Amino acid sequence: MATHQSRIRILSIFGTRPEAIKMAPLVKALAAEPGIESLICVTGQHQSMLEQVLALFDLKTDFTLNVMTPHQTLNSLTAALYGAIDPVLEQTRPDRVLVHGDTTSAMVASMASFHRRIPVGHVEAGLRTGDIYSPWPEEMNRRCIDLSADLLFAPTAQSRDNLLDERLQGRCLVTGNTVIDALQMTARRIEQDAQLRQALDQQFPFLKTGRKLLLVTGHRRENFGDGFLDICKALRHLAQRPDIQIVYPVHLNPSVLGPVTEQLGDLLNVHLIKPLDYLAFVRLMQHAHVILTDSGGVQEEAPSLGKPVLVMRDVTERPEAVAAGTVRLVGTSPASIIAGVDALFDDKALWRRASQAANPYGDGKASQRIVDTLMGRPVDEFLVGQSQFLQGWAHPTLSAPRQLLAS
Ligand SMILES: CC(=O)N[C@H]1[C@@H](OP(=O)(O)OP(=O)(O)OC[C@H]2O[C@@H](n3ccc(=O)[nH]c3=O)[C@H](O)[C@@H]2O)O[C@H](CO)[C@@H](O)[C@@H]1O
Repeated sequence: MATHQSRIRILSIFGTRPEAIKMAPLVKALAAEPGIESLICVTGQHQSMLEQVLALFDLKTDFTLNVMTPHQTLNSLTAALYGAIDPVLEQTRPDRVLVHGDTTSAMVASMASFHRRIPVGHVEAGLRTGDIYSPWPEEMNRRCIDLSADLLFAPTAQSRDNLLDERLQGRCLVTGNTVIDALQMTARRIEQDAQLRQALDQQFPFLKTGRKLLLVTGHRRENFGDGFLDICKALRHLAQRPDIQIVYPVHLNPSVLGPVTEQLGDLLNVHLIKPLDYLAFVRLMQHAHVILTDSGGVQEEAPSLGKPVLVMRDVTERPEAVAAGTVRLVGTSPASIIAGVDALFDDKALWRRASQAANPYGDGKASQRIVDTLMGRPVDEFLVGQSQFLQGWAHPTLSAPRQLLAS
């Protein structure tokens, strides 16, 4: 492999909040490695949410591309990304490009690198639902990236098996998911700093003691339209429970923000708030009794915090936590969401079982495994038995000062 001043030049390209969270610990590990020159290019696919993550992990970008325009189609975004990423490849001539997951930014970065014969490493390789329209367009993006990459960093044995079944050319390694590295770094920071904990809790003055928190996130394209109306119907019904309080950080996409505000804006114990920065969101997950979500990352994080998760999708590319019993798929039908939440709120034994499984997604060492692979060092792959259950970081009761809690 060509080197620059005998160091390997690695260009990491990403564009959205979840990619930034999952790439942050890896980029930090790359920067700490003397044999690597690490460069960062952000595409700006979710610029405002991305900046919070970059600041939190103290990351400086080398290139910021502003590719987003109002009412952009996926095709015009794709074209803009090719046009913006190629000059960065020309200028930096990296020895390797790293991309993460399944966004359009990651797909274009991998194909643009492939066209220039620059090797690509795919972090979080091998996730599959088996349906190219769900999630859309992410499932197709994942497949394109895995085809073009020569290093496939699979988070779990299941994702490695998906890759092996497809007989891809790239070399495959089970690393665990870097999101667990990010979560552990963040949870440790919260745990070690009482002042920070207090400041974070002050962001939730509306939380009441004596009511259990149902934390909701939902933003997937497949759920736009009727899906969101059904989700809102279920939440309206659940809000009638006297023991519940619902907090929903609402994604800024108008297809989500519009219906959710219209359907739920008038309910006293449903708190619609802006998307939170990662520190605050981790703190809110710690307070949650149950998490209801259509997010990928939240499904992976919650088991480490001992939180049962109900997933508002019919399929998931993350079957490991379903098998472990922490995650249950409930789709978007109101009846099924309501039944899932009611069961976890009413049945203590069920809640205990769902909150105590070991996290199958990682042990906090994924980034180091990836760096060691890039440096040609031997690596012990991730086994589920190595995962660490962060029971000590779960906070079942609220610790916000009483005067801050709404009566
Ligand atoms: C179903 C699916 O295709 N998901 C993809 C999507 O992520 P995913 O569905 O996880 O995207 P989300 O926007 O839900 O982001 C989740 C992340 O954001 C954090 N969070 C959430 C709410 C909030 O207010 N503040 C906050 O910081 C969560 O803790 C989590 O770490 O893009 C990722 C990055 O390529 C891929 O890995 C996932 O496969």
